[in-house]
This record gives sequence, structure tokens and C-alpha cells, in this order.
Amino acid sequence: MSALSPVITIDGPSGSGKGTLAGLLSRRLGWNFLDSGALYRLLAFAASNHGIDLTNEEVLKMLAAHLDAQFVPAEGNRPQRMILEGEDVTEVIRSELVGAGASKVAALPAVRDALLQRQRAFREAPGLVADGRDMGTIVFPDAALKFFLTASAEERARRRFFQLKAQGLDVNLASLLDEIRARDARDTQRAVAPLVPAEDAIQLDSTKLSIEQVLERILDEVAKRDLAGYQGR
Ligand SMILES: Nc1ncnc2c1ncn2[C@@H]1O[C@H](COP(=O)(O)OP(=O)(O)OP(=O)(O)O)[C@@H](O)[C@H]1O
Ligand SMILES: Nc1ccn([C@H]2C[C@H](O)[C@@H](COP(=O)(O)O)O2)c(=O)n1
Repeated sequence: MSALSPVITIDGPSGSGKGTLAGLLSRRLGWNFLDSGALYRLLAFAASNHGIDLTNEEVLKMLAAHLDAQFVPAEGNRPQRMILEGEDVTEVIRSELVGAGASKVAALPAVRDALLQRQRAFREAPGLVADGRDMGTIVFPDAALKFFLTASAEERARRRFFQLKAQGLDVNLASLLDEIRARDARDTQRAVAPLVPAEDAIQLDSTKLSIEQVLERILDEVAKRDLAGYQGR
């Protein structure tokens, strides 16, 4: 039997920087990358397009099981792309509206079950960096290294504000803060796979750290372990 490829998980609330850091880390290591939140976003977006109510667990379960979605890995300077039913939806699924929808469908146990194996299938050689809410607790409990990334809600709203503004969107800081708080509450209080740090996760508060500083801390931890021969920066 061949050994399972190593996994590094980065979980945390919305806007904590886990997607950015997981992408940078996977490139640095030359490992595969799973943006698990994108799966829930794709599902919520597909459901809205097909007029499916975001509380209809039976129908959403079927849609999740047959979701026609592909992740095209990043190449050179081109970031990872998400293709849904043949269309590139990479940008459109990043809106706060789709994020809120994703958070709603993600609270349904049958939906989480339907997406579980799909997420585990990303575990391929030479290794996987996975980010989300339950990567270290449910999807990859045996991960070699687990991080739980946080930042204050105010800082996360500020980051999101500048991110969306840079995309030319008309945004309001107070509304973003409300949306982040509402999503935090839903993601942490749901009955299945709530957002909680795994017992063996390393917790990092990035409120006062730059992306480069957080990456340095993560790489220091990676270098302490024998992970695919990674020796350090
Ligand atoms: N430490 C940091 N300092 C400043 N900006 C940051 C930091 N980390 C991330 N950012 C910026 O914050 C924004 C949100 O980051 P990112 O999308 O990685 O968060 P996330 O946790 O994956 O959010 P979501 O769960 O909603 O997808 C991005 O514009 C990113 O560049
Ligand atoms: N492993 C995951 C990943 C995501 N979700 C849900 C909860 C989030 O609010 C929503 C969108 O995720 P994001 O793209 O913001 O990381 O999807 C989850 O429940 N479990």
C-alpha cells in the first residue's frame, strides 16, 4: 500500500488570509492546493443560477454530488481558475453575496457529506495545502501540520474593503464588518463541522502581521518538520 501524501491545513474565519497564504505556501512547496471554500461558493452560485432554494437540503445534496466544476491550477502569474458548467466564474464567486450563500449551504450536513470525498481527492503527490474551515478537524484530521489563522473582525473587514475596492467595486466598510460578523456567527455556531481550531493546530493571529510575516512563520514551522525534504527558506 502506498503512503498517503502529506497535507498542511490552514483554517480560519473569512478574511484571515488563509487563501492567500495557502496559495503562496503551495507554490513555494510545489504542492497541490485545495481552496475548499470555493467548492461551497460554486455550489451556492450554481444553486442560485438554477433557482434552487439555499435551504433545500435534498436538492442541494444532489447538486453537490454532481457539481460540474473544475479547478484549473495556477500557472506562472495566472492564479487558479474555477470553471462551473463550462464557464470561468473565478471572479464572480468571490462576492460577499456568494460567500454568504456558501456559508448557508455549508451548514447542511448532507451537502458537507456530498463534498467530502471530492475534497479528499485533492490529496495527491507530492503533497497538498488545503484551506477552509474544517480542513484540520474533519477533512484531513491526520494532516502533518495544521494552522488556524485569525485576525480581528475589524482588520478582516478592512482587508476585504481594500480587496474589493481594488476590483473597482463600490463597497462600504460598516456593511462589510456586519457581513463578516454574520458569517463568523453562522460558520462557528453550526451543528456540523463548525469553525473551530483543531486541538493540534498552531494558532496565528495575523492582525498586526503582513502577508510576508505570516508566510515566514508558517515556513519556519514547515522547516522544523521532515515534510517532503523541505529544509527552510
Ligand atoms: N496579513 C495580512 N495583512 C494584510 N492583508 C492581508 C493579510 N492576509 C491577507 N490579506 C489580504 O486580505 C484579503 C483577504 O485575504 P484572503 O482572501 O486570503 O482571506 P481568506 O481567509 O481566504 O478569506 P475567505 O475565507 O473569505 O476566502 C486579501 O486582499 C489579502 O491580500
Ligand atoms: N472547509 C470549508 C470551507 C468553506 N466553508 C463555508 C463557510 C464559508 O463562509 C463559505 C465560503 O468560504 P470562503 O471562500 O470564504 O473560505 O464556505 C465551510 O463551511 N467549510
